[in-house]
Amino acid sequence: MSLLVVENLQKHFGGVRAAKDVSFSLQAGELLAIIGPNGAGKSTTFNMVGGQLKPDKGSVRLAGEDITGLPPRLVWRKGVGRTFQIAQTFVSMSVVENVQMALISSHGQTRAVVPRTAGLHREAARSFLDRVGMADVADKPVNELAYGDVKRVELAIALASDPKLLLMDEPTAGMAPRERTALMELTAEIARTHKIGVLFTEHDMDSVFAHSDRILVLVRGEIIASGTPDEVRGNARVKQVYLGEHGVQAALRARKAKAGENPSRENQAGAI
Ligand SMILES: Nc1ncnc2c1ncn2[C@@H]1O[C@H](COP(=O)(O)OP(=O)(O)OP(=O)(O)O)[C@@H](O)[C@H]1O
Repeated sequence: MSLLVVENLQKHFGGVRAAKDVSFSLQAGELLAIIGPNGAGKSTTFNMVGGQLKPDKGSVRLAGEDITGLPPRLVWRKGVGRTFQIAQTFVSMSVVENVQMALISSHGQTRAVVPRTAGLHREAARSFLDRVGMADVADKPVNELAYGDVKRVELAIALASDPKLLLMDEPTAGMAPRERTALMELTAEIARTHKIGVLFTEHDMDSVFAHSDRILVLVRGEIIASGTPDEVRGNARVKQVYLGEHGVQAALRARKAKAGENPSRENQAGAI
């Protein structure tokens, strides 16, 4: 059974058709990227899966359960974690406290125990930090970290609720090329090891083509192509309406670098 099954999602904002008949599925452990030009409907689709928006029509099923139109908190409770374009953390708290707070919330304990959080779930929090390579800085305040490390902490926070599905909204936005690669490799490794499905939107084509298993291309609210990175890169319509020659070259470079043919791609800008 697919982890996530989205069928015929539709959303209008007044006269604007933001999503039309959007259907796709996602397996556990798989990374699925949604790409497309500005205004294509990526965020709208994402938000209908995460519960921030109610679809006009269509359905969203997670592990066989209909979660269509549930509010974000309930969608989260059903096993959908989320990271944001701008990392969401408590910057004045320490790294480990951030993950402890996530664990407290995930255990439904928030109100009862906030005054005595210090030791609560501390070991579990450290093990999530270990997973993202951040155990060494557990006691540092988040506001002393480099941005790439804050994104890792945000990933640990999302993982703390034991999600089946992770929604990542432009995970590499604002990051340097080296950090982007590291974050995406880490995400892919965690997804595959822990059988978590990852749905992400992204403008950086290097990240998309190097790290996704499949790609959906949205244009004006409709899926115009879907497939493996190589299938999408070779799709004439995708090249015409979105990638262009520059994007196709960026995609090719990313695939080659991924295959180890050209490990020196690091400073090539792939955003379109
Ligand atoms: N809350 C809203 N109210 C009115 N129109 C909206 C709203 N949200 C999105 N839209 C419109 O719906 C369309 C799809 O927007 P959406 O944000 O989903 O695109 P996107 O692919 O995520 O774009 P971007 O890459 O710029 O983030 C756009 O025309 C946008 O202006």
